[in-house]
Amino acid sequence: MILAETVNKQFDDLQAVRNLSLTVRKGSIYGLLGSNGAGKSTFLKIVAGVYKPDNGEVTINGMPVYESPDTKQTVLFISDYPYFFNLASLNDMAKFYSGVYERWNEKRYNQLAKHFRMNPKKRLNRLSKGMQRQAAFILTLSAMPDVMILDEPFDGLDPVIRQQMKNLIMQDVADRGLTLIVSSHNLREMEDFCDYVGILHEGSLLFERDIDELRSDVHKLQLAFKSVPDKDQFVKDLDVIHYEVKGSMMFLIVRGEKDDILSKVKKFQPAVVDLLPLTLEEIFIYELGGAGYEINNIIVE
Ligand SMILES: Nc1ncnc2c1ncn2[C@@H]1O[C@H](COP(=O)(O)OP(=O)(O)OP(=O)(O)O)[C@@H](O)[C@H]1O
Repeated sequence: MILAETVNKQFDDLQAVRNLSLTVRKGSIYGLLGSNGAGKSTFLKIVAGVYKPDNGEVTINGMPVYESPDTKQTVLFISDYPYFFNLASLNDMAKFYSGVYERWNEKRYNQLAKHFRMNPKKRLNRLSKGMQRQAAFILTLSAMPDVMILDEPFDGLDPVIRQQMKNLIMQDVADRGLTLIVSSHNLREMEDFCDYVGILHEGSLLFERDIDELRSDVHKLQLAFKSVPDKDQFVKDLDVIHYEVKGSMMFLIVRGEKDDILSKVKKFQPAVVDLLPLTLEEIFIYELGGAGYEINNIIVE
């Protein structure tokens, strides 16, 4: 489990991370979303023990991370610019990792290097950006971590490799209880991958939700009426986020339990009732739109 408690980090007069508290449960994937400069990388570096917070604390499985070699044995970080030793090949880096990480799995390393068709003898800094990122994933997954901290990890990977990496990670989450915190500025990218999402804005956590709860809690309704009922009467017992009428059709976004919503709606005898799923993107727009926050840039890219 990752526990961050009122973490702050300032660079000169810029407060990059502001009173940030969050919990990532063991065996879950937490997506940290936010526009450029929101503070994601800074926060992840604090979680990974690269930066010391000015105040507040981060613990992983109850242990501090900063200057704690024991914790770092099982906590691996892939930064937005993966780092390799100068002139090193994948095999050179694997040799280094195998000496540092006690749980290094040589069999897994060989399988992954082969699967992703990496030339393990080629200098890593001569590989493309996407291939360097694949190399970072292969090394990290072969170190058999309990916790992975990933900063925009899928940037530069083609769609096939991207899905394969996600599947490999999700397999470790299911099989070994791997815990992840992942940053992205792309909500769509995180939708099918994360259990929780949090939106970071100017260093603070604006919004944090369990994705399944979010999905089961907000519904889109399309209703057709012979005669559209009075709005006040209709919405009185519903938690309506969005209401729109076009001719005999009514479009609604409603928060609440599905069967309860349907039974209340049916009292008005609609001719047609359609309850449709919402994308995460729609939920965020409706949930945060009213609050006036600029979230478009974390959706559109
Ligand atoms: N080492 C540093 N020294 C000074 N300022 C920094 C440093 N690292 C980050 N910052 C500043 O802190 C703020 C947050 O940066 P950070 O890299 O954490 O954002 P981010 O959400 O990861 O952004 P992006 O999506 O663009 O990667 C930015 O204004 C950035 O300029």
